[in-house]
Amino acid sequence: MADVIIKNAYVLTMNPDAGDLKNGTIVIEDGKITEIGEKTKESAETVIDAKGSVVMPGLVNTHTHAAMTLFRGYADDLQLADWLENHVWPAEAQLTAEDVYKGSLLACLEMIRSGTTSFADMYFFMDETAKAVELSGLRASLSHGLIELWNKEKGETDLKEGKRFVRAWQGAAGGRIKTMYGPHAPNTCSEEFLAKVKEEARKDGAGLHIHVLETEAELLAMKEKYGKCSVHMLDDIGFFGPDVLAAHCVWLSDGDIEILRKRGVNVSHNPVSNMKLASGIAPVHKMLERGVNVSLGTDGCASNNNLDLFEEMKTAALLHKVSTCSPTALPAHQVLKMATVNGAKALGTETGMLKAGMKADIVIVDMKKPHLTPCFDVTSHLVYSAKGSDVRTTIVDGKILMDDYKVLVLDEQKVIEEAQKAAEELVARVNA
Ligand SMILES: O=c1[nH]cnc2c1ncn2[C@@H]1O[C@H](CO)[C@@H](O)[C@H]1O
Ligand SMILES: [Zn+2]
Repeated sequence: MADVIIKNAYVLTMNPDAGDLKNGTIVIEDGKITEIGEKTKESAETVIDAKGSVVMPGLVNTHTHAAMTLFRGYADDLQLADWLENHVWPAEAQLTAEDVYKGSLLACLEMIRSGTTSFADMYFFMDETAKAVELSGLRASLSHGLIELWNKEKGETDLKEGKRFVRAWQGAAGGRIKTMYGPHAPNTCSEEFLAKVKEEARKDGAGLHIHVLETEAELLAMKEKYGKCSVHMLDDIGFFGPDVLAAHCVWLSDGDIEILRKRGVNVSHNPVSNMKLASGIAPVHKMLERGVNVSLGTDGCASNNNLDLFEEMKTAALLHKVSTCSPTALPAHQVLKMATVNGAKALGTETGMLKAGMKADIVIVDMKKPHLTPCFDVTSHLVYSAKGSDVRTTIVDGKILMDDYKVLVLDEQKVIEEAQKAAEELVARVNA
């Protein structure tokens, strides 16, 4: 007997060999998809009738800072350097482990509600984020943020904590948690430090998550300091490889794109954050054209201000149409692939596609909505019309986290109230 069967669904597989099923059935057992087709002879304890809904792979958020939900709307409409140095960092200095736990739980709740099944995170007090992931049932690649700021001692302390975290949580929560090293950025960490972090990651078989060329200010500072940009500097110290997740990648030259392609670096495109902080427009169409693996991320809630990947997909599609003056740039299917298949590849998870043998990270989108009627093309609707709040069921590793809009794994009201209280007290401490 299987665990879960989903029937009567429009199944968007994202599997190029299979295509979509107009009236499909998915069988889930032991956390995996065991069958996918028109019908099944199997029976299961839980049968979900998905009539009027679309069943699709869970979305993958490849760059966020989950606990920054506590800073949602805290400091808007500022330059990145001013925002980070004069607002975000002073506030983060007041963060406690408990705050990060509460903020991370809020983020997990928001992700479950909006169809995100896995995410990559870089922050502090990461044990707390890991605990929140463990409890909420999501899948995540977590890293402790290493911000050396040319202070050797700080670098060493950060790296030690990063290593402890990598080793403590690698493969935890039944394999749902992976750990990475999180050197913050090439303009906040020295060349020597970045090389050292790479070496440690290699020893531990862990990946690396880093911000790269988010702003023009970073590009100019790097040219001034090293006579080359961040991508060339990182390449010269042997930092790059398929184990690297590079967030933003806005200020890239054609040569930089070639390096990223050659090294198999995974890029996380964060259009809403880049637009909100006016960081610039990443050359996404060029990267995709040349075969770079580009995925999607929301960034933290202080620069977005939510974790809704449906909104991110629409923004990505629109941004690159207007920036290239070409309405054919980033068509809906390509954007959906960025948020699923490419994201899963970036995090090295066996998800992002509905296919027998893959992990069962699945979301069900309710299509019986005014803004989703009529429906000529499901992919178009998911990118241009749907919202995270149209997700009615979220499944990770075969476990149902939200069933028909009811979150089963968390006490929703409690999570919201505690995060609200933690955020208020935190801001009071910052202003004291
Ligand atoms: O867009 C961004 N650019 C640079 N840093 C950021 C961004 N969003 C959040 N952080 C910062 O990265 C650190 C995580 O280790 C945190 O300090 C967080 O505030
Ligand atoms: Zn970030």
